[in-house]
Amino acid sequence: MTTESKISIRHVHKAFGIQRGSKQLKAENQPVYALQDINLEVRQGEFMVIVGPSGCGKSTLLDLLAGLTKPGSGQILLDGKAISGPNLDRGIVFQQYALFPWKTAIANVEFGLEAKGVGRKERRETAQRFIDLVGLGGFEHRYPHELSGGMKQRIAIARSLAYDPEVLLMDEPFAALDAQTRETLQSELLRIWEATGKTIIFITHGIEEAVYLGQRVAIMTSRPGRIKRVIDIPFESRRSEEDLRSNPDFVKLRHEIWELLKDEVSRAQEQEKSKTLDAYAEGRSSAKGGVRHG
Ligand SMILES: Nc1ncnc2c1ncn2[C@@H]1O[C@H](COP(=O)(O)OP(=O)(O)OP(=O)(O)O)[C@@H](O)[C@H]1O
Repeated sequence: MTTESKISIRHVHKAFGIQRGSKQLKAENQPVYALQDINLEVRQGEFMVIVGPSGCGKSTLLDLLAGLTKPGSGQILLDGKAISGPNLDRGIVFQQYALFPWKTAIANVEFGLEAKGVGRKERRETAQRFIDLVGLGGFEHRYPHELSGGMKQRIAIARSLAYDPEVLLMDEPFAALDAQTRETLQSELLRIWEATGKTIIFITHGIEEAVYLGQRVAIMTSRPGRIKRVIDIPFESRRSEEDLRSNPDFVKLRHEIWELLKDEVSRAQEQEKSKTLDAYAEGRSSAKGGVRHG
């Protein structure tokens, strides 16, 4: 099993030192145990979704996979080799589009290719191919401010795919989009995944999004985040004409995941309450702990 794994997460723990901005509460000056003994094997070409309540460590896990931070203990292997830092073998798509506002769509997509040392002509051709793949042919010379949120996220996906990463890491990429755009991009992402065969690790709060996209869904506990259960989503094709979301099996799986998550969400909300003073002090929203049910 392990030899087939594209990514192996083995006994990963991660704690943070003193939490930022926490002056008032003594308890807040303790280390934050974000992840505890995370174990997960992701197969080559698999679409793996990770779902969990706010603050359970999903982004922390993604940062570790990206090589932006290191585990306190444990190992993360890509093709059997320990991840030692960020690398173009992993593409990342964040919730915020992170496009360069002064570059056109195509120049944004070309950016990673430049870093890889690809020549100008090939860069342009490859960028155009990926802009076409994400359905934005004709918009390549627009600037980010001339594009909708959904279009910007398509460009961000094209940019990540253009330098041909082994793995695509996606941290709530559609969370900032309206419901209709989100659904469109979900089915577009499945089409792109089928066309490219990439291994995808996708983080979300949304149970419906998780069931719709994932071949497997890993459910995390509240902090310290652990993998509570990994559920198989056995739909052959998610892009059939039939509305998968109203399929009784879909509804059943959504319910099953909610049953596993609801206690974790309550616990996360309790944890959030104890952080409320800090949240106000920093002017952040306190509406956390939630999982999008629909
Ligand atoms: N650099 C840091 N220093 C201190 N604590 C941190 C740091 N980064 C994250 N944390 C804490 O670690 C825990 C996990 O955070 P993380 O952002 O990974 O959760 P999450 O599941 O992605 O949350 P959300 O769904 O709200 O984005 C939280 O309690 C958070 O406050």
